[in-house]
Amino acid sequence: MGYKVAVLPGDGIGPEVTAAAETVLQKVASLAGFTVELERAEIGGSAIEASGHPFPRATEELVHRADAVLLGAVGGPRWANHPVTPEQGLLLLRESLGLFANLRPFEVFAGLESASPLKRPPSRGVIVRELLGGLYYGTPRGRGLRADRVFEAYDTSRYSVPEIERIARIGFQLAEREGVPLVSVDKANVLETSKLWRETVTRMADEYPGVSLVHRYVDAAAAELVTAPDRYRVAICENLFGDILSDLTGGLVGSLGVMASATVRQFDPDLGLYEPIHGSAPDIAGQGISNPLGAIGSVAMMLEWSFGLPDAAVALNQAVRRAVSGGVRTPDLGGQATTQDMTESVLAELEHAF
Ligand SMILES: NC(=O)c1ccc[n+]([C@@H]2O[C@H](COP(=O)([O-])OP(=O)(O)OC[C@H]3O[C@@H](n4cnc5c(N)ncnc54)[C@H](O)[C@@H]3O)[C@@H](O)[C@H]2O)c1
Ligand SMILES: CC(C)[C@H](C(=O)O)[C@@H](O)C(=O)O
Ligand SMILES: [Mg+2]
Repeated sequence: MGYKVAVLPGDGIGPEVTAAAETVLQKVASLAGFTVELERAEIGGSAIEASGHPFPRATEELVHRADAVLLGAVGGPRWANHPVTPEQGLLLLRESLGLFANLRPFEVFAGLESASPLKRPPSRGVIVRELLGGLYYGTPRGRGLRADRVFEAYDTSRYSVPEIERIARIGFQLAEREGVPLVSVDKANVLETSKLWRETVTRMADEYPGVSLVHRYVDAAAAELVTAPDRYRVAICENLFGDILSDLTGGLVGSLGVMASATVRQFDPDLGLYEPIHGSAPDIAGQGISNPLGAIGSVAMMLEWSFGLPDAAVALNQAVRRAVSGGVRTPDLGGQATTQDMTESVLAELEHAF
């Protein structure tokens, strides 16, 4: 078998962590007996530098020819005031691919319990973030002078019933597969979009009699994720809530650097977008000390969700966990290892995992 992967390194630590992930993917391919063709393209600030636009046409064409897309990170202070920002390039990429279910798992790896600020760290869970709706894409949005000559800015949140149904279906199916409750997070005590979200998810629950459905308001969910994270084995939420809560879970497990993600549209193997949840980390970019595990974990999700190779995904995840329990730690986890040290430990463990 052969797979085509579009690699979009982006900005800051993006190129460092994607280089690590590419090496690991090639190694898994050679051990598991498949081939990967990696082709790179620009996105974000680096694309602005090269062509004036954060999501150039050549990048769009490449991602649509690929079986999977691996992205590093975009953004940085240099482009914060550019008329079209690197972050808009990422939103255009997600929209162009039409992938709406962003799975953001969290887990405290054995040996990393002390990295968590919690006395009783969570075992594992997943935030299922809706990725193509809400405030990120709703119109009208803009800024300007009101009739009373006061300057204002505005965004609009919109969710249609089909948009809510398709993300809820992914959540119900995941909860069913795991045999755990589904937690639906909203702000239905205030927001119209959340009221529709809660009504729609509640109506769908009849189709999944084996799944118990729990509703939580997002503010209470933020507290409960800290005090009782194990109640959140599968949680679904709208775009902005998912952005915030998934970084919160990154804090719970000790570092954003280990957090992976996959964005998909269905359960069967299909095109997917794989990106660590962290950003371009301008504070440590270029030092060779970024944690590559978020990007490497995203490759494991690619093996499962785009290539349909769950055994290879398990083997890679095991290699990562063995590398961590062997003691290799980048500075975000309290150690002194470099990106390369950590990557080499995973590569060495991979030899024993197949
Ligand atoms: N998906 C993306 O491309 C993405 C995600 C989030 C933020 N951003 C962008 O990144 C830029 C910086 O944003 P920010 O500073 O708020 O968030 P960030 O995630 O880049 O960094 C937050 C903190 O986490 C640390 N960190 C993040 N990833 C790490 C890793 N792999 N290893 C070690 N430490 C890591 C950073 O050093 C920093 O201290 C902004 O332009 C923002 O818009 C992009
Ligand atoms: C950079 C930004 C557009 C992005 C988001 O908000 O989705 C990031 O924070 C993320 O979590 O992937
Ligand atoms: Mg984010």
